[in-house]
Amino acid sequence: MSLVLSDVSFIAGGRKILDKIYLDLNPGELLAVIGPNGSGKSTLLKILSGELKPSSGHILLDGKSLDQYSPAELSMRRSVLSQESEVRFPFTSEEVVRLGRSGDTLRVPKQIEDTLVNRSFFKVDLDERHKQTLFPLLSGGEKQRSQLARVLVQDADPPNRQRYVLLDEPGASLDPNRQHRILILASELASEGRGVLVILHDLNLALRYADRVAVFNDGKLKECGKPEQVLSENFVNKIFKLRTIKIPFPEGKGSFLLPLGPSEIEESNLSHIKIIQENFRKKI
Ligand SMILES: Nc1ncnc2c1ncn2[C@@H]1O[C@H](COP(=O)(O)OP(=O)(O)OP(=O)(O)O)[C@@H](O)[C@H]1O
Repeated sequence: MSLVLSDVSFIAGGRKILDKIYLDLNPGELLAVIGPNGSGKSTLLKILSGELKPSSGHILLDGKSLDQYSPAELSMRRSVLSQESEVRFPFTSEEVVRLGRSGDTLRVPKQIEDTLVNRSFFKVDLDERHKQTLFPLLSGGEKQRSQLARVLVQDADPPNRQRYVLLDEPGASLDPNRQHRILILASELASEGRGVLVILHDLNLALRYADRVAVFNDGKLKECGKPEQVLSENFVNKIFKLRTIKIPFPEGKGSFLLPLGPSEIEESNLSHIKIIQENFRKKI
C-alpha cells in the first residue's frame, strides 16, 4: 500500500516540467519535498493528487491506477492543501472548513461533522472568533491555518481515515513557532499511519521532522533519502547555490544548517564567515 509515481514526466508550454520521476509515499512516513523555485514541486503534488494528468508514466494509489478512482473515491483516500488558498466568496472561516466535508461520500451526521470541525480548528490553533470571521478578512497566516483545518476535517476517525495527506508549503505564511507546530502536526498525522508529503522551503524543518527528503531541481529528482545524509553542505550548495555550515546537535541528535548566504558571495567577503565556522567547529 503506497502512493507511487513511476517514470512520470509532465510537459507544458513546450517544456519538460517533470522528467522521468520515480517516487513513493508510504503510510506512516513524513516525506519532505524540497527544491529551488520552479523546480517542479507543486506540479508533482498536483499530479500525485490527480489534479493534473502526467504526459507519460503511471501513478498507483494503493495498487490501482489513480485514474481508475472517481473524484469521490479519491476524496476519501487523500486530502490536499494546494499553494493557492484564496477564497473569493464571502464565506466565514467555518464555512470554508466545512467545505472539506462537502463531498457526497464524506457526509456524516451533523453532530459528528461539528466534532470534526471543532477538532480541526483546535489543531490549527484557531478559536471561535476566527471561525466566525469572513475568510477574506483573516490574516495571511489565519487563512493558511483555516485551509489546513479544511484539509484536516476531510479526515475522519478509523476506519475512514485518510491514507495520504499532501501539503504544499503549509507554513509559508506562518510565524516561526507555528511553522514548527504545523510540522509537529504533520508528524503526528504520519505516526497515526498516514503517508504525509510536505513541500517545504525551510531545510531545517526538513532536517528536523522529515523521515525522508526528496530534492528536486530543474524538474528532476536529484536525491531521495534520510535528510541527515542527503542535506550535506556541498549538496545544498550545489542545488540551492547557498553556503551553509552544518552544525551537529550534541549527543548525535541530528544537526541544523546555518545559512551563510548565496554562493555567489565573493570569497574575499567570506573571511568573517570562516571565523564563525572555525569557532563553531572548535566548540563542538
Ligand atoms: N501549465 C503550465 N504551463 C507552462 N509552464 C508551467 C505550467 N505549470 C508549471 N509550469 C512551470 O513549471 C515550473 C515548475 O512549476 P512549479 O509550480 O511546479 O514549481 P515549484 O517547484 O513548486 O516552485 P515554487 O517553489 O516557486 O513554488 C515553473 O517554471 C512553472 O512556470
